[in-house]
Amino acid sequence: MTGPHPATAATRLAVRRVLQECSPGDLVLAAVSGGADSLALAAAVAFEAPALAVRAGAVVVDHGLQPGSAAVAQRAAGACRELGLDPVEVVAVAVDPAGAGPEAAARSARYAALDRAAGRLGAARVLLGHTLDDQAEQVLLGLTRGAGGRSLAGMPRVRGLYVRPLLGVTREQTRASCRAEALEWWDDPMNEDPAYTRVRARRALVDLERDLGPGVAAALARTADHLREDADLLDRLADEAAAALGPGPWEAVALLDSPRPVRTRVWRRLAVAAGAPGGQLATRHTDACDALLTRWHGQGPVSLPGGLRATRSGGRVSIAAPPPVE
Ligand SMILES: Nc1ncnc2c1ncn2[C@@H]1O[C@H](COP(=O)(O)OP(=O)(O)OP(=O)(O)O)[C@@H](O)[C@H]1O
Repeated sequence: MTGPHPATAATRLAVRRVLQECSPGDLVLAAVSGGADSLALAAAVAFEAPALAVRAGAVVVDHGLQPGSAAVAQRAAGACRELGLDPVEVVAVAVDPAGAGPEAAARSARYAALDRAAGRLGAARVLLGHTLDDQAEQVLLGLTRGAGGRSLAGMPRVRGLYVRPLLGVTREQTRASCRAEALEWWDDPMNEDPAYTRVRARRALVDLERDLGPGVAAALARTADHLREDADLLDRLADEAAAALGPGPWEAVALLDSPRPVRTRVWRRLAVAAGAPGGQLATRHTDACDALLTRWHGQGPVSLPGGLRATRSGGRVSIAAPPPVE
């Protein structure tokens, strides 16, 4: 008897490692879009869960962004049911494209829907199908933003309920696994639309692999693993330093006690605690705040997102909204 296709074996092994961390009777949900990655994930979950007495289901989110999206969602759900997953739910969401853009709006609607489904069904884990290639693209985008170590640390394997078992499995492998298991996946046309930064990063990575040699994607994904440990340590030190500072204003010398990689993170924490939206705080903001300590020459306040200002007065710095104009 022959064993499974090597790509299927790799996918199943990656999933087994996650399921082994669950207790018998736990419910694990695969988040399935119908694409090759999440379908291969669903198949591996369906295969591995029974031996570990873990219950396995799936949630398909219908973003309603394209004509026919409901049919795509139903087809993905049908495939999950055929694999033996139970429960399988399709959840329709309303995506508000105003503001952060359609990609970000779809993502936040999706995670909100997955959160609700997990709560309603009492799931212990929600598994996402991000692959090594997704991780490499994330790192490449982080590099092009020049936003520092945390942005190069990529996606974490575990965050709260969410687990990404396939970060060590390539997109080529998930496709090979689907083909070997005769699973028909759906290719999202948005994944080919160069209007999206993510799609352009994917193409750039193909060029890099061709020009610099194979293994670039794997190296970028490895970079994320290394840097995540470093970033986690610095974040922990910054949490401690910010907690020790207490409420502002703060003595400049107290902030200068921390080395710069910790200090810029402390600035971020102080700004967020004062009400700055974290997603809008960029390196240039924290750098400008830090200059109030390291290159102090009487400069004016630093404008921060959320209508805040970081100010130095004498030996002390503070972050607050400017006083209303009379
Ligand atoms: N419509 C959907 N329904 C359920 N799960 C989905 C859906 N779309 C994506 N997912 C989950 O998210 C994973 C990543 O999908 P994709 O790469 O398309 O999203 P992304 O927007 O890049 O990811 P992220 O949400 O982390 O930013 C999929 O493998 C799947 O597990």
